[in-house]
Amino acid sequence: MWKRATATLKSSLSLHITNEGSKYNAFHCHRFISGSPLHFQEMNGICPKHVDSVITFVLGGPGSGKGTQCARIVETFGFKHLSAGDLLRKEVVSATEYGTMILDTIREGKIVPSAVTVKLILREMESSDNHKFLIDGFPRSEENRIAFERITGSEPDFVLFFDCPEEEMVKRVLSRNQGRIDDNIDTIKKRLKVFEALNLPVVDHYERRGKLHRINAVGTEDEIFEQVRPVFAACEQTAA
Ligand SMILES: Nc1ncnc2c1ncn2[C@@H]1O[C@H](COP(=O)(O)OP(=O)(O)OP(=O)(O)O)[C@@H](O)[C@H]1O
Ligand SMILES: O=c1ccn([C@@H]2O[C@H](COP(=O)(O)O)[C@@H](O)[C@H]2O)c(=O)[nH]1
Ligand SMILES: [Mg+2]
Repeated sequence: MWKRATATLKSSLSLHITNEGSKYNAFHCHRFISGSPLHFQEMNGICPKHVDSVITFVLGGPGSGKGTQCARIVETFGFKHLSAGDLLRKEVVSATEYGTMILDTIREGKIVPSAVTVKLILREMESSDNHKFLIDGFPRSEENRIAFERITGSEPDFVLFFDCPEEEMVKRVLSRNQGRIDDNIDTIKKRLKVFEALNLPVVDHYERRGKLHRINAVGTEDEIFEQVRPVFAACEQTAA
């Protein structure tokens, strides 16, 4: 039985939305996602059924292997995998009101406003009966992290960081072949810069909080999973 650290800081919401240098701002976001209203007043906490859920953030640069390892964790430990990038791409494909803004942001390798991404993540969590979540590729910045923690009133139980050299990440992304609009050398360079400037401070934050598990992301998928497995096995035991 898994048990999540109790939610901590419930707070009333006054979200400051920025888009890390993009032309999109709060005005563009304070509207609707997938046809339902996005009222910040409603985003005032994690839904009651998930207060005791396990939340794991999965971080790492583009192509470091987050999605690949998440699939293994799902298979072995029964987590629900929520890839923030996949949720955003779904909005693009569904051509929702945010679709164009998200597409432009992804194409530029920038970061979608926190309010949008957090809302999509929470919606998926709410519609799931699972109580163990892998949130892959989020938070992308300190601003994302603070927004998530403020809105949900909780912190992740632990954080995986796939540590991978740039050359290896570039090689993997360029041979991924999934038709992603951002898998080209120009966008990869931008994503790597954003990763270093905005994502690494999040990694540092969780390291200071004692929540970070650094995984050497070089090696075969099996070798990497053998580093990941004990992290989840230990948590499963602790909670038993
Ligand atoms: N250990 C590995 N060795 C070699 N290739 C790998 C390894 N792990 C994953 N890959 C391949 O690298 C590519 C990127 O992997 P994956 O999609 O899991 O990365 P990611 O971290 O989710 O990337 P992004 O942040 O861009 O979504 C995929 O084609 C995947 O098959
Ligand atoms: O929290 C997030 C996650 C992703 N993005 C944007 O999507 C792309 C692709 O994300 P992947 O995790 O690599 O699938 C990313 O470069 C960002 O532009 C985001 O804005 N916020
Ligand atoms: Mg991925």
